[in-house]
Parts: sequence; structure tokens; C-alpha cells
Amino acid sequence: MDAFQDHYPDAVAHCFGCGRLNAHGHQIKTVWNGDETVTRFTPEPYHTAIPGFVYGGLVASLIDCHSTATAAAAMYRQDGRGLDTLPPFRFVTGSLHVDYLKPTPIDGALEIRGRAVEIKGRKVVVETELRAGGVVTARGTVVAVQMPADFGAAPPAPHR
Ligand SMILES: CCCCCCCC(=O)SCCNC(=O)CCNC(=O)[C@H](O)C(C)(C)COP(=O)(O)OP(=O)(O)OC[C@H]1O[C@@H](n2cnc3c(N)ncnc32)[C@H](O)[C@@H]1OP(=O)(O)O
Repeated sequence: MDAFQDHYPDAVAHCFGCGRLNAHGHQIKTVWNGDETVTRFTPEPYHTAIPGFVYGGLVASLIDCHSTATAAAAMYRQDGRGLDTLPPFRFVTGSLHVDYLKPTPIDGALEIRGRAVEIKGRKVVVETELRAGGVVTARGTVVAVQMPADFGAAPPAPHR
């Protein structure tokens, strides 16, 4: 499968949600399906919130990394460029909003579908739905911002 995340340069392939080089992470894989993007992920028993149901942090994490990947893919598509072409488009999360509509059953694959609804400058707004057994159990909106070249270079001011 040729997923968006397979094209992330090694230097940004360690994310807990989507990095293919993070052995302990979710390693999600996202692909186009028409104008939508799709990720499928099967939770493990240890992803439990309440027995039988998925931990909300996992749901948020899946929506988050699915959406940042969607933002990058949408930007490449808008520019008519392949995912491997330079300079790379890489996005980080500026804002993550999740509505938990129903408990998400833990037994079975989850399907996450997203769509870029706004592309403006370095910002892409992505709307995403997470389904279990065909039922939408969570909905998210992510503001993804193109990663600045100096990301993390300026340390926060020391605590007083
Ligand atoms: C690359 C592979 C890894 C994938 C990562 C997966 C997801 C992650 O876990 S990322 C880690 C979590 N996120 C972070 O650590 C990000 C920390 N924050 C930052 O570095 C900065 O605040 C950053 C980059 C988001 C934005 O800063 P900056 O580059 O200065 O953006 P700035 O020029 O102010 O804003 C650009 C646009 O984004 C919008 N924006 C920025 N932050 C936000 C926000 N929090 N909420 C809403 N909109 C925002 C601005 O309004 C602006 O939009 P517009 O052009 O319409 O006015």
C-alpha cells in the first residue's frame, strides 16, 4: 500500500501516531479514496477506556494524525505534485477539536475518513469522521499548519 506516511522523510517519521519509524506508535496509513482520505486502524484490547470501548485519547490521536496527513496530501494535490517531490509539505497540529458522539466499540476495525475543507497559505482545515461498524462515533476538526523550518528551535522561556 502506498500510504501518505510512507513518503514522510526519515527526519519526521517518528511521530507516535503516524511515524513509520516509531516501533511503539500507531503507524497509521492513509490513502486517497476520491476526494476523501481513509485510514483503517484496529484497536488492541489495551486501548480500552471502559471495557468494550475505545479510549478517547486514541480516537483523538487517530483523528489528529489522519488529518495532518490529509492536509499534506491535499496540498500536494492542489499543486499537482507527487508525494515524493521537493520541497516536502509537512504539517503539525495547530488545533484539534473532537466531538465524541457515541461510545466507540473496541472489537473491530475503525475507519477514519477526512476531507480538506479549507486551504489558505500554510494552513489546511480538515474535517474528519471516525466510524466503528459503519456508525460515526466521533467527528473532528483539525487546523493543520505547515511545519516551520525552525520548528522547535526556539525553546520556551524558563519557568519562574
Ligand atoms: C510531520 C509529521 C509529523 C506529524 C505530526 C502529527 C500531529 C502532531 O502531533 S504535531 C505536534 C503537536 N503540535 C505542535 O507541537 C505544534 C506547536 N505549535 C506551533 O509550532 C505553532 O503554533 C504552529 C506551527 C502550529 C503555528 O505557528 P506559526 O507557524 O507561527 O503559524 P501562524 O503563521 O501564526 O499561523 C498560520 C495560520 O494557522 C492558523 N493557526 C495557527 N495556530 C492555530 C491554532 N492553534 N488554532 C487555529 N488556527 C491556528 C493561523 O490563524 C493562521 O491562519 P490564517 O493564515 O488564516 O490567519
